[in-house]
Amino acid sequence: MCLAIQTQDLCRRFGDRLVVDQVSMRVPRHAIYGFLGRNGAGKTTTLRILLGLLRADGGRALVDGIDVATDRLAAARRIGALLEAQGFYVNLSGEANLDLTRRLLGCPTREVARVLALVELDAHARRRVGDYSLGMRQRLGLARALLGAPPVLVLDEPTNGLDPEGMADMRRLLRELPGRAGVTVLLSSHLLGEIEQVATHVGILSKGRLVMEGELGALKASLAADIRIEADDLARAAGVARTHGFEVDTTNDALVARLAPGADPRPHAAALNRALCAAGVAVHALQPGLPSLERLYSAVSHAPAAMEATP
Ligand SMILES: Nc1ncnc2c1ncn2[C@@H]1O[C@H](COP(=O)(O)OP(=O)(O)OP(=O)(O)O)[C@@H](O)[C@H]1O
Repeated sequence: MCLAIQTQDLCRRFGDRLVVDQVSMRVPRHAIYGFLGRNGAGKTTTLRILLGLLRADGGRALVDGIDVATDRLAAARRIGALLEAQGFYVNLSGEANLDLTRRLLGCPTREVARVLALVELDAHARRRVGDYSLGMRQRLGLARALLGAPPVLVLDEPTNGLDPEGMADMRRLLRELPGRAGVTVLLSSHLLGEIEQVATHVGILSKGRLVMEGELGALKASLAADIRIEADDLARAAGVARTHGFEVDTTNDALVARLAPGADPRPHAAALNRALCAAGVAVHALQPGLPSLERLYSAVSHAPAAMEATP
């Protein structure tokens, strides 16, 4: 199967620092792939290599099956990007701004209307970009990335700085893009909650290395749920939980009962609650914790980032 994006042992140095270290990523077609990592983990560098803006020092990067190093222009035609700097002419309309890029790309005139409709800006096409909200500008950036119908989109922090409503709009648009525009989306972000709501797949970079990758649902299913208990006497509560076959950890203010991967925490929480109450423990709170992207992320990215590890 031809992947939308594939890298093999991709490496990039800055001076003697290896900031992308043998990264082999696989982004299936029509995925929304959340690309995660701490500041300095190497995400932007990887994206810039994929976009043909930076040369790799080793390995390969393929976009829609095309090698970025050996066929840069053909690869560039298959990938659209929304990066941090938008660079719109604020005195021109959204439509006029898009038309400038359309001409550079040599696309037909109707492309502008197509992408404006995809990001739901058609009603505001003739307004000055200077009068757009930040959310509308981000959507215009997304429209520009969609010009020429590239099969792959790379978006760097697309919800950065947006208000909750703008974030919700962008999330919805992103979720719908693979179905409506037939694209694959590579989404770089620090916001785990945002990624969790839109991504079908994730890849996590730590110190330049890809430390986890896969389908988000399957990765989360591999994690165990737990139950967090607050009670008047944690030592006694721990004893009761152990007697009932739970493995427990105690923190300063709570007890955490660990469950086997795949176990539904709800019946276990009910059983534990009954046992604690029967033993006379006063339970103040009992909270089942479901596997989350945040827990996946913290399981693999505790190590300090490359930048911080280098003197
Ligand atoms: N042009 C450059 N010259 C030297 N070092 C660079 C250059 N670009 C990036 N770096 C360094 O490479 C490392 C990885 O940077 P990169 O921007 O790829 O990380 P990132 O994961 O995108 O971080 P952030 O989330 O903060 O954008 C950092 O230590 C950064 O300082």
